[in-house]
Amino acid sequence: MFALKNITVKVNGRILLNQINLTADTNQITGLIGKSGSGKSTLFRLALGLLSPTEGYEWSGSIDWKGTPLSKKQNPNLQPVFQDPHGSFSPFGSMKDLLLEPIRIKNGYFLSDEIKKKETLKIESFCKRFDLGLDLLNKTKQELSGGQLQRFAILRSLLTNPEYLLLDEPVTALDVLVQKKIAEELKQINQINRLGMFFVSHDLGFLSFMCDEIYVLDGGEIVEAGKPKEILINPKSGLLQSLVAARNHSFGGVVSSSESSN
Ligand SMILES: Nc1ncnc2c1ncn2[C@@H]1O[C@H](COP(=O)(O)OP(=O)(O)OP(=O)(O)O)[C@@H](O)[C@H]1O
Repeated sequence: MFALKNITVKVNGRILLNQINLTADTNQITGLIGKSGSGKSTLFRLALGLLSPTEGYEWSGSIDWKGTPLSKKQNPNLQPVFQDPHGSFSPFGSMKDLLLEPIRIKNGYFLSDEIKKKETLKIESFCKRFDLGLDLLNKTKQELSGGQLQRFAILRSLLTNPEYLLLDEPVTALDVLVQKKIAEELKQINQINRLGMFFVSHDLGFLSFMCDEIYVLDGGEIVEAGKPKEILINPKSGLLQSLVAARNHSFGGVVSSSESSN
């Protein structure tokens, strides 16, 4: 289990997150939905150990990973994909070099021809799955669109064989058709490799397509949680009721496997 227990976050005395309790199965897909300013990114950064006291943040509670409390500074088991793909890549070097960088670091800054060949094949196979032309691998980040970069950010997170993925609004920058393709590929990766994922998003359609379980965050508090099918049919919180009423998204009309099977 990936669990947040009694998490309260304050910045300069103001409460941003209040008594958050959340439990995610490490093999499943869990979502956190909330409107802008509800505290989603704060919770995402907290889970990654990125809320620094030097920036005025103080927090209490604990984050457990498979029964063990995680350090407040670094959570190496959790592989992040950030909302801003431009900030995720260096402006120097080709995409292929940038994608190989974490593998290079993992191998003590040396890549044998054999490893390089193996990793390149892996990169190329993910490129095909994510609708990224192989010619893009030779381009720099400045030559790519936001949507292409976002897909490369997701691809890079998968290359390091992570134990768990944390993704903040991963498909927001993508057009509707690409969104659907990436969502389906990630779902397949979850089902085949049992790779657990935690999605933060404001898109109810995307989360109900992807997730086994959804938590609803409103004003820094969890106001509701459950399987998509259950909470969408009978939303209890005012926020989810209004989100369901306003449901207007790229997955409209599509019944997801989680919605249909949970
Ligand atoms: N360092 C800070 N100082 C003051 N307020 C902060 C700080 N960090 C976050 N906040 C406030 O906390 C609240 C939650 O912010 P957060 O970025 O987590 O929301 P969000 O749900 O991710 O929003 P969005 O969907 O727009 O990205 C906001 O009101 C924000 O202004």
